[in-house]
Parts: sequence; structure tokens; C-alpha cells
Amino acid sequence: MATLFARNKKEHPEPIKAEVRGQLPTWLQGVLIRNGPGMHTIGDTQYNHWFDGLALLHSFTFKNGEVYYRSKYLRSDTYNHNIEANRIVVSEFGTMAYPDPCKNIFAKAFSYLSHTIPEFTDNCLINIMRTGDDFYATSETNFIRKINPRTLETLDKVDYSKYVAVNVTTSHPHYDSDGNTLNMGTSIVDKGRTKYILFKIPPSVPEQEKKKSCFKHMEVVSSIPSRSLLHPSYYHSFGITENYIIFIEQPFRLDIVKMATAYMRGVTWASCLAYHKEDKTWFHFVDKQTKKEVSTKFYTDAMVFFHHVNAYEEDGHIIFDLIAYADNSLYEMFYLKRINTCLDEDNKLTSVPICKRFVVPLQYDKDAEVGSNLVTLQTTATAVKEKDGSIYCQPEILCEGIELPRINYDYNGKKYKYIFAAKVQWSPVPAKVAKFNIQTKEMLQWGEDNCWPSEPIFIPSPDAKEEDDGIVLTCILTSNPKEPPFLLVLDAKTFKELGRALVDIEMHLDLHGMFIPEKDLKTEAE
Ligand SMILES: CC1=C(/C=C/C(C)=C/C=C/C(C)=C/C=O)C(C)(C)CCC1
Ligand SMILES: [Fe+2]
Repeated sequence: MATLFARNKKEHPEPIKAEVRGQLPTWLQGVLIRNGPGMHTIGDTQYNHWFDGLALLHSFTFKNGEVYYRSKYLRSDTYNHNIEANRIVVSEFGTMAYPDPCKNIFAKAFSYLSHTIPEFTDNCLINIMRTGDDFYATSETNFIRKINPRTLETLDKVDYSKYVAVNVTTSHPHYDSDGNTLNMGTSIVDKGRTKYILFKIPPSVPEQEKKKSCFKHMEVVSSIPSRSLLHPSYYHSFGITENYIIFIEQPFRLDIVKMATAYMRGVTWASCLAYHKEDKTWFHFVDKQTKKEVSTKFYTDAMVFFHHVNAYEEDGHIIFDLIAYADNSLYEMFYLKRINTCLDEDNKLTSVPICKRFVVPLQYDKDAEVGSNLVTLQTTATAVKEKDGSIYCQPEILCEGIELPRINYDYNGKKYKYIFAAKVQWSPVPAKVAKFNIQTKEMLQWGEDNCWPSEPIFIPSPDAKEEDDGIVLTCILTSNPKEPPFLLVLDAKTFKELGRALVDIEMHLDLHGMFIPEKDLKTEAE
């Protein structure tokens, strides 16, 4: 079972024809690219945490009913340095590495200390991002790596911090209707301030500057000051509605002093993250037009969350859905020494993911009584006015046990009905995929014995009329060595199998991915 996680996976850079069973839609043409850790030991050294593994990209290319699989390690500087040294020489989330034991370690530590935040890894293992016609492998540091979406070759290294003062960023950008990519990052102790920055990357550059990168045209949309200079919140995603950006400042925070001394103390970045369960979770809403933050203070109880699902506005309220936990045990579960046993029922998730809906009234009667619920929509979510004018929000529970949520992205920022997600019960590794209807609370599921699915991705059909007109793609690993892994294609409406594409190789468990329709891929010659 451990092979699902901790064993190094081989790359298969040349396309392998998959065995297709069932009927794939004829309109399904393009490439599904997914990202995740594939190499966990290098020489005699091993990473501590599953999020540390070297990025292995894999893809399924759909062409006239045929499916081709390939996989390739991201040739990041991190990968190259590690492979050359035949040991881990670059620090990751849960592993601190000491590059050159021959060099005076104090000199090295001093050089790190003189920059509050040291150089981070470019092992971009989490997601795939798009800017215009270009695609990048992403993680949560200031680096992203351009890739060729057809061949999975590694191209340029982009350092966000050259263009905007961010030290860490999210791996879950948003895309607007003008084709801009929107993302957030944290600027740590820059000019005496720590702030959360929302930035925008245009899809193309002006004609006369043809060769220059769109990162040179990046724009800071807005910035939100951190409540604390030395303890900014950690965040993995953010939300958008038609008129607002939603940023949640959770009490799961980075400790900057600990980070600045981590290398010297021989501890990991992960140990510089802490959950302050006695604190509150603050909501921030930035008006896209005025770029100003809504001044009312909205908050809820302490929680830890990674993924926003979707958000929208209705009758003067902002509604947003996310997957929340009661503590930070999720990241703890992914230490390799624990994960090898995590399919044993005695190593259960101590905190289950809960899909919560918050309903925040932006327009409300300013003379409302203290203690009154200001939510006027049909929901069990509440927003209660407090004496000092702040508003205490409590969520409606939509459902439990789902993670890696995806939606029909055409409905991003809009009122929506369906969440596609991985279904997790007692293990952090999903055993099923699910389609949840928010209105009826009905949950359709797909699962088979010995099958371990990844994040399900929704693709609308070309003639889609309803939100769930389309298909869902998910990679399935199998724990029975006689059954090869496969890509599963489900009808998004019925959640019934349309077909599967089997590939007889050892596949890795991945994190996130993106489907790129053929029309959005540059031709091979470009
Ligand atoms: C290296 C590094 C980081 C990496 C974080 C990673 C790699 C997080 C992965 C999260 C995932 C996969 C979540 C899934 O829900 C930090 C803490 C941002 C900052 C310090 C340097
Ligand atoms: Fe994520």
C-alpha cells in the first residue's frame, strides 16, 4: 500500500497509448495535466513529508477517441541540484536540507539571516496555472515553472518577487472573463509591513512589446494589511464573486521569527506554522471596482481551511463555501512515516473536512439591534451584530467528508448548485468521488474496491445548457497490483461511468490539475 505514496515513481516521457474501455465523448479533445509529488527518496536521503516530493507532471491526451499517457519530472533547479548531488540539498515544506556540509555552516546561516526569508524551493508540485497561452507548474513559494503542456518539458523559471513583493503565493489562482489570472501572495516584513497582496497577470503583452513577458505587466490590485507583522496567516486559496475578492485570515499562521532562524535551528518550515485555536478567523472583502476593503469587521470562530469551493452575491449578501477543519491535523497526516499506515483504520483523520457555507450581509439595517441576525436569506447561516459593531458569522453545514472541491468554472463567482469533490471518510486519501447538489443535499458517488481517486475535474460539453452538462475526469490508482490505474470519465449529470482509459504503469497519487481543450493549445510549431 505504501507504494501509493512513498515509493519513487518512474517517469514515462514518451506517450503510452491507453486501453480505452467504454465510450468517451467525441468532443473530448485536449490534454488533462495533473501535478503531484513523485520522488520521495534521493540517494540515501528521504523527505519527511508527502508535500516535499519532487514534482511529477502527468497528462492524458485525448485525440479522436484515443488516449495517450505520459509523465515527466519537473526539471526544476531543485530537481537538478538534488539529482546531481544524489541527495536532498534543497529544503521543502517538511524537510530542512543543508546544501554543502563542507562549507562553514555559520557563514551559510548568517547569509540566510541577513535576508529575513531565505531562498525557497522551485519544486512546483501542487497545481497547473494558466496565463494567456502559457502554462505553469505551481507551488506556494515565489517561484513558478513554465511547462510545455504537450510534452511536459520544463521551461522558464519565473520569480514572482521580481515583479511584486511576495514571498509566498497560492497555488489556486482565479481567472476572470477578460482572461486575466488573479492570485494572492504574502509580502513578509517588507518596508516594515506584512500584507496580503492580490495581483493580476494579463493574458498577453502590448503588441509593440511582443517578446516581453506578461509578468512585467503584472499589477497589484489591492493589498490587505496583516493583523500581525510577524504572524501572517497561511492560506491555500481565496474566493471571488462578481464584485468582491474574498480573503480569509485564519488563525493558522506562519511565525516569521521562527522562519528566519529555522535553518540555523535545524527545523522545518512546517514547524513554523501554528494553529491558534483561541483566536478568531477574520473575513476580508475587497471591492473589485474601488479596490477598497469593506470596513465592517466580520469574523467567525477559529478554523483551518485550505480550499474555497465557490462564492457569489445574493440580495446584498456575500455567500461563500469552503472546506474547513477543526484543527491542522490534515498537514500532520501527510508525514510519510504516518501516511504509510493511513489506509489502516486505526490511523484516522482526527478532524473531518466539513463543507461550510458562510452568508455575510453587506447591506443591512445599520440600526439593527445588537444580538440580531442580519441574514435575510433562507439559510441556517447567521451573522450576528455585536456591541462594537463587528459581525459574528456562523456557517450552515452543507455536507461532510469532501475535499479537493471543483465546480463548473463557468459558474465561478455565480450562484451555483453542484460541487464535484473527492470523498474522504476516515482516511485523508479519498476512496470515492462525489457530486453534491447544494440545493437538494443529494450526493451522488462513484467508488470501486481498491480504487483511490484523485481530484475530479468537471469539463462542460460544447453545447452545455445546464450547470452539470458535461463530464468529470479523475485519475484512479489501484491497490490491487493486477489492476492497472486508469483515467475515469463520468457523465457529470448522472455520475455514471462513460468509459475509462487504462495505463499499465505505476502511477503516482497527485494533487491538482487542469484540462486544456485542444483549441487552447498552441500548435506544435509555435
Ligand atoms: C516550501 C514552503 C512552503 C510550502 C508549502 C506547501 C508545499 C504546501 C502544500 C500544500 C498542499 C499540497 C495542500 C493541499 O491541500 C510554505 C509553507 C508556503 C512556506 C515556506 C516554504
Ligand atoms: Fe489545493
